[in-house]
Amino acid sequence: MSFTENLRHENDDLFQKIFNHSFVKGIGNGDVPSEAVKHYIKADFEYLNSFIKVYALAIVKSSRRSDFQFFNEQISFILNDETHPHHNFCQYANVDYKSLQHHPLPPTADHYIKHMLFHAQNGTLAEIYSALLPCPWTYYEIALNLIEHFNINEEHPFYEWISFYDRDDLKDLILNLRKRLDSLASLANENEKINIREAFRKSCELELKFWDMAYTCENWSGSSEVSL
Ligand SMILES: Cc1ncc(CO)c(N)n1
Repeated sequence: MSFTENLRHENDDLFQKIFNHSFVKGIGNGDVPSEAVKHYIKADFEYLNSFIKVYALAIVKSSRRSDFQFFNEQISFILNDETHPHHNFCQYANVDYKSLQHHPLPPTADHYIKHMLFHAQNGTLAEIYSALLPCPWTYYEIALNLIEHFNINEEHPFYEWISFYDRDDLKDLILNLRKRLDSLASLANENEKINIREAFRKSCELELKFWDMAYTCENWSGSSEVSL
């Protein structure tokens, strides 16, 4: 089993919990409370902004043009393409996308971006790959899972969202990230391997909690005026 196959295997409990989460199943059923959808987009818009910064920090830790190219493409993907699933959610919740941008992050999303930025700033390139890999990997598998268990056709309210994440270039991205991580992990010492596995597991855990945060409209207990 490759290093990343093993990561997927040892975190299968969290992947299954994600597939069974009420928000995710609600996407399959075409029925999620609008407030939860809005809460999700507010947090995810800012989450993806931080994801861009993680890629930027990965560029700082890289030295090959091919790596610069790779991260640059991923940044463009977030900026230009990953707005589509948000637009689908906005249409469903009947809300203007702009009104959901630049909101302070709820605690779980705040935790998640700080976890990724921590590894991006303090960790090796392998640690960065493993902290960010659950993001595309869980979404790709969510889409596969929904297609397998629900009747998804063009009339489905989340058809655009599901087909966006069920795409070959996302599968290629995951394979590419895995190949890079497998090769770096083969050179890592035991200590670094522990950090890599921990970064991956925490990101899976925070992916699960992110759905929960949106579903329960999680917020800070105190003032909501905390700025970004
Ligand atoms: C929290 C989160 N994880 C993964 C993705 C997929 O890119 C996303 N948009 N948001």
